[in-house]
Amino acid sequence: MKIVIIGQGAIGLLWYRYLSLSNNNNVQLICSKNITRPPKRFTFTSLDNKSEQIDLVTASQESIKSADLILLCVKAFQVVDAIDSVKCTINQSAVIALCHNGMGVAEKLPQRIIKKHNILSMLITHGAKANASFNITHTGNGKTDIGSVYGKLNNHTKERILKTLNNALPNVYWQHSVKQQQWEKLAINCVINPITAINNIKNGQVNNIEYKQEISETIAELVTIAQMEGVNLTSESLITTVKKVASLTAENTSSMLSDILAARKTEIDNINGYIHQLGIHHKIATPQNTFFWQQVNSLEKRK
Ligand SMILES: NC(=O)C1=CN([C@@H]2O[C@H](COP(=O)(O)OP(=O)(O)OC[C@H]3O[C@@H](n4cnc5c(N)ncnc54)[C@H](OP(=O)(O)O)[C@@H]3O)[C@@H](O)[C@H]2O)C=CC1
Ligand SMILES: CC(C)(CO)C(=O)C(=O)O
Repeated sequence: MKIVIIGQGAIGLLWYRYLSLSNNNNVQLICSKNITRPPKRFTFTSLDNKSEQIDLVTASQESIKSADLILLCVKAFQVVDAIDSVKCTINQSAVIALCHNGMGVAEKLPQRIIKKHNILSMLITHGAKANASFNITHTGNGKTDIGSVYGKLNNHTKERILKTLNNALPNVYWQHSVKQQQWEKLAINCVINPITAINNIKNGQVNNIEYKQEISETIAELVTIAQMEGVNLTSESLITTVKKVASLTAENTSSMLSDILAARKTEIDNINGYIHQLGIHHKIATPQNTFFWQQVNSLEKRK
């Protein structure tokens, strides 16, 4: 399969490494404009702490034209620009997969993309960390849920993509209602990310009693908004899921806290900000999510 990965961050290089292991795949990378001379190799450290050098091939605009799968591994707020930076005409049959946290992105893609291509959402729970530029570590084993958000994929293409991804980095599951999964992942990020970023704590500390009220209010608001969007969730099971993820990733620094500490833009607009915006749209107050959104925004601006 001809695969173009967009984004030289932790997740982009994680997929690059595993997908390029198979001779059946031709994998190429598009880096951000900040990378003027991409290296010929990058360093990859596996879960069992073995480091290796992986050959890296960067994609020309020409090769994008013939890609079967374009995998966008950029932050939520970078997706639209990343697609816009592809100036050539993408092959009509190319499938575009969006691998990011947060929501409200696919609907902002240009119409020329939405109308022509099958768009997939890819929700990944693997952990990957960039130690330096083009040097990443696979830090946590996880899974990937994938499903259609625009277009109707034929079964052959769906099976081909699923098999290719599963052979590379299992376990990958096709989700017929990926929207449900997106909301569940959103709930996890709406709680763990702002609480860790605002309080400068590790994920595990989110389960401390002092955050109990904030967690239940965040989730209750999210469940109400999800319902307005046609997604049925229950607060109790979401709170259980959030607590489980916080325990399983107890020693992790969340991506939002890492971004704040490194003075980078966070994905807050696509996480609690997404709930806040939908609250305005549906005329429903979302005070806890709005508060988190504002707090993290002001932390970003302080840097
Ligand atoms: N890392 C993890 O463990 C997990 C991450 N995720 C999610 O996956 C997504 C990607 O995460 P991650 O890889 O960690 O993020 P990073 O910020 O490490 O990587 C994003 C990369 O994309 C590059 N980029 C930005 N714009 C473009 C563009 N127009 N063309 C090409 N490349 C571009 C960035 O370059 P530059 O820095 O120069 O802008 C950066 O190298 C995020 O939404 C994250 O929340 C989800 C689960 C786990
Ligand atoms: C699940 C969690 C909270 C793990 O750290 C995450 O997705 C993030 O940090 O963005």
